[in-house]
Amino acid sequence: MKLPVIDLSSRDSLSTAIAIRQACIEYGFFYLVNHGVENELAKAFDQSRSFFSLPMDDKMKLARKEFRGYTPLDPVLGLHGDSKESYYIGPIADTNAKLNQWPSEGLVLLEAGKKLFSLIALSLNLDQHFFEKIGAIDKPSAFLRLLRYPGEMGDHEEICSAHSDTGALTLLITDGVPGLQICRDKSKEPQVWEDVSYMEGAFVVNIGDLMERSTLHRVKRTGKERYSIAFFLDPHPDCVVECIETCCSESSPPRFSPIRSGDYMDERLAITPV
Ligand SMILES: O=C(O)CCC(=O)C(=O)O
Ligand SMILES: [Fe+2]
Repeated sequence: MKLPVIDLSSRDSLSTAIAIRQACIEYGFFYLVNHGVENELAKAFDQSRSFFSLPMDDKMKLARKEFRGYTPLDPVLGLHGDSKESYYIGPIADTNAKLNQWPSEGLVLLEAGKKLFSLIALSLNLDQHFFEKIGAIDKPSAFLRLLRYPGEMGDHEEICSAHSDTGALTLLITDGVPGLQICRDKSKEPQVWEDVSYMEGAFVVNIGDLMERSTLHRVKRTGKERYSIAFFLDPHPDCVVECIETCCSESSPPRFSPIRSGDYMDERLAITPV
């Protein structure tokens, strides 16, 4: 399946915003092209490959603390469930600096993400600086997740189990090995899973649960080694997330009470394995 394509370099912001709105309603996902990170991608995958090929002892020296650092493949889960190792890099302004080496491409990505937020604001009939004004993306909670799926055979169909992303926006890039699938209607029984085709150089972007309309996705086992990099762009923890004015009315009141973004993320992270 091919997702709608959004061109971040388009000068026609309004048409782009309308296209994003449509993509988010129909899929919750879209491809992002001309994002400005094109030249950095090969380097990012090279760095990820060299990190994961380090001896286990070296990787374990950076073992994950407070959602930053290395998580090895779980030998039990690896056979019967999620089969991945990962390296998480936390927010740039983070005090856990040792576990937090931001590669230059991460900073370029942040710019692309901020631009996307302004288009999303436009798509919701808001001022394009809306998300800056509410304090969401000035100092966002940005996480970079390097992932490696080893590809050895196990018996579980999913190497990354079905989930929706917790935060606001995810930009994902893969090495082209297939596996990513989305389920557009999570209430439908049985669930219908569609393969997302690889589009060279494009990010696969999806909106997460903080934007309310999020889409279930997973990675299916193919038996091949696979690398991906996910960039999670979430509001500053102190930002209060509430139903946006243009999204509710007297006849359609907000469905959720306002919540501090940091509290919401903590609640979710406490119950969701990452
Ligand atoms: O590796 C992938 O393609 C998807 C990863 C993912 O969905 C996630 O890390 O949230
Ligand atoms: Fe995800």
